[in-house]
Amino acid sequence: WDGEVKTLVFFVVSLLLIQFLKFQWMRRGFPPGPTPYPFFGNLLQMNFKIHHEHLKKSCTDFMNALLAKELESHKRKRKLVENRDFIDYYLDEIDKVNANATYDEVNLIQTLCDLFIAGTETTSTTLLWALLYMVIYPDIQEKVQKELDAVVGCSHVFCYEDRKKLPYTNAVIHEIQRYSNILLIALPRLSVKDTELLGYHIPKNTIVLANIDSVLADPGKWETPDQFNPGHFLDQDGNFVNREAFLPFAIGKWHRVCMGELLARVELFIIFSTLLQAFTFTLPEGVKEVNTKFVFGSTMKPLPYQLCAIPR
Ligand code: HEM
Repeated sequence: WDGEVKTLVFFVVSLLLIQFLKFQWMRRGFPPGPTPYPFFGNLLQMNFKIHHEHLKKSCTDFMNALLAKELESHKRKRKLVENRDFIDYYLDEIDKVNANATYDEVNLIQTLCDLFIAGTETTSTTLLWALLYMVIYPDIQEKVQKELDAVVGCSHVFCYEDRKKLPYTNAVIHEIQRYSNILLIALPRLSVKDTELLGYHIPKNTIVLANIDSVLADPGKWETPDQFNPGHFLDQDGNFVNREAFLPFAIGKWHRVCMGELLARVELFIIFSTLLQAFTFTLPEGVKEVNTKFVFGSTMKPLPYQLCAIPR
């Protein structure tokens, strides 16, 4: 009970604080929109041990209530000639009369929850690994910084196109994703008909789990699968090369793949490059060892760690 009450108090205080800050910052250009959503997406990041079903349920209820409010506000402000975002397009689908369609408001709210969780937890976990690897491999960090300084300079504002001019940085980001392997197994899928896969018979209605880990760490596909080696994505001349076995976003080109792959790639590139352009990351004084074991969960996160961000 003690732990739960503390978590709940923290949760409520955080929301109040966010709301307060939002009002304070509104006039100073704080982006419009529902501020607490990124917070929700990152709930799972917060090292809370939310074991108890009813606490989990109260988080879900809270999130659903907030999204329901957003939905009502969308319905009020909706202009039928001009869709503003996903919710408006989804409302259009609900309005279409189609007896077989599964579009309804309950589904819409669940989809929004999925998007916030799938879209925040994954990229933030990858970035946690990214910074951890940079403190463990300072020579790699330095090489990225040298490339950034030489190619774009220290005051450049990054865009995704820049990756083409930054092969080493791009290779390091790919290797971070390969090596951190944050989703060992893809989402469960169900075969819709009897099928054959690599000679195996898969009957209709079988739940299939694709083992991403087996591909990202396959000794037959990677020169040094157990080492953090950006060379996996570079040719002899230092050009970036994509690898067939780089499949952190889904195994194969199935109908169901990661919907946010491009968004994730853009975010990872821009955030990682911007951070390394501005800071050098080191271990705090006196810390000699780093634990790289992962904590098993919805994504495989590193254990909590501390580092110093030194402005360059
Ligand atoms: C480093 C970042 C990310 C990784 C490694 C990742 C990985 C994955 C994987 C492995 C799947 C399962 C694919 C399958 O079963 O075939 C998936 C599904 C999904 N991802 Fe991501 N993802 C990332 C970022 C994002 C972002 C930013 C979004 C944005 C909204 C997102 C939205 C989704 C959604 C909605 C699905 C379910 C798609 C479906 O069921 O059809 N992901 N992701």
